[in-house]
Amino acid sequence: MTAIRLDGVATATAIKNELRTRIDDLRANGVVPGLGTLLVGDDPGSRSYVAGKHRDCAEVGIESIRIDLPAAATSADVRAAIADLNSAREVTGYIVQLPLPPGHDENAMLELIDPDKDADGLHPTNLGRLVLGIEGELQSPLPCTPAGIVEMLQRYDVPIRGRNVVVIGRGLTVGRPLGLLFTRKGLDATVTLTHSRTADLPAEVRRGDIVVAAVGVPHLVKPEWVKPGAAVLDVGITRVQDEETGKGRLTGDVDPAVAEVAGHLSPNPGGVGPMTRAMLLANVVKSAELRLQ
Ligand SMILES: Nc1nc(=O)c2c([nH]1)NC[C@@H]1CN(c3ccc(C(=O)N[C@@H](CCC(=O)O)C(=O)O)cc3)C=[N+]21
Repeated sequence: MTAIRLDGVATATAIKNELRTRIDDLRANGVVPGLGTLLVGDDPGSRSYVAGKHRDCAEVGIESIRIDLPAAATSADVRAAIADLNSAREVTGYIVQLPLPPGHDENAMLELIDPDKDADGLHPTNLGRLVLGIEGELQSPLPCTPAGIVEMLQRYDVPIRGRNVVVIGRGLTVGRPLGLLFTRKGLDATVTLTHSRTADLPAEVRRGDIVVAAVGVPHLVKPEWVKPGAAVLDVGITRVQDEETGKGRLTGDVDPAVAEVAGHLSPNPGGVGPMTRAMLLANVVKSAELRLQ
């Protein structure tokens, strides 16, 4: 058996096409959506993610505003840049690229973001609304990776209600909010949120109808761990040096041999990454639409 590929590139392209119409409508009504990014330091991975976000914006007709601070920027510099993004009229939503260089208090910085401009859904108010809104329609932005994972499963008609979802990793941007999202009314999954202290990870994963691996441990999830037919989403990514060529390579959290056991598999790269970017655009469009109301 070979798993059906959950194609994040194709799905993100479809979403971007849908967004274009909504962006044209916004512009026709005098609202120009604009995404701001704040990047601190010169980590090559972060630089390339941010560059990708600006390319995506250009593709769909969202303006983008970029603030790059040097690695030596102080926390006062970061706070000042956040204040500028909060007040900039042309910025309808923005993100602070994580991780910040060592020495900055990330949570303190996230709290300074205007919740109405929080394109990542990582401000405590918006995370709180995700908790409070467990039973109703959410008007607040969802964190982009969890939203992208659910959107991809839905577009491929993978059943979620009543299914066992095993999430590996409890980080702020993926695992923690994903557990909250999957257990909301309407999605109604049963979630097991695992982490580095989980006693028997293979046994937990084996119960999963849907498995989301978001830890950044190369090829952690083995085919013997996976329930036959399960949907497996590979989210974590690690840059590794290829021993033969010496070149940098991206490696996901899922052993490629899982494709022989799983029913659906999202590759990495080419799976959840592009969906994350598409959902960021969707958050910007949604918040701009709310301004019209
Ligand atoms: N405030 C904040 N919000 C984020 O959403 C956020 C962040 N910080 N920090 C880092 C993580 C990581 N992340 C990715 C987004 C897209 C791809 C992506 O599109 N990846 C391509 C490959 C890209 C490549 O070749 O490097 C793919 O999976 O096919 C990957 C990772 C967003 N993050």
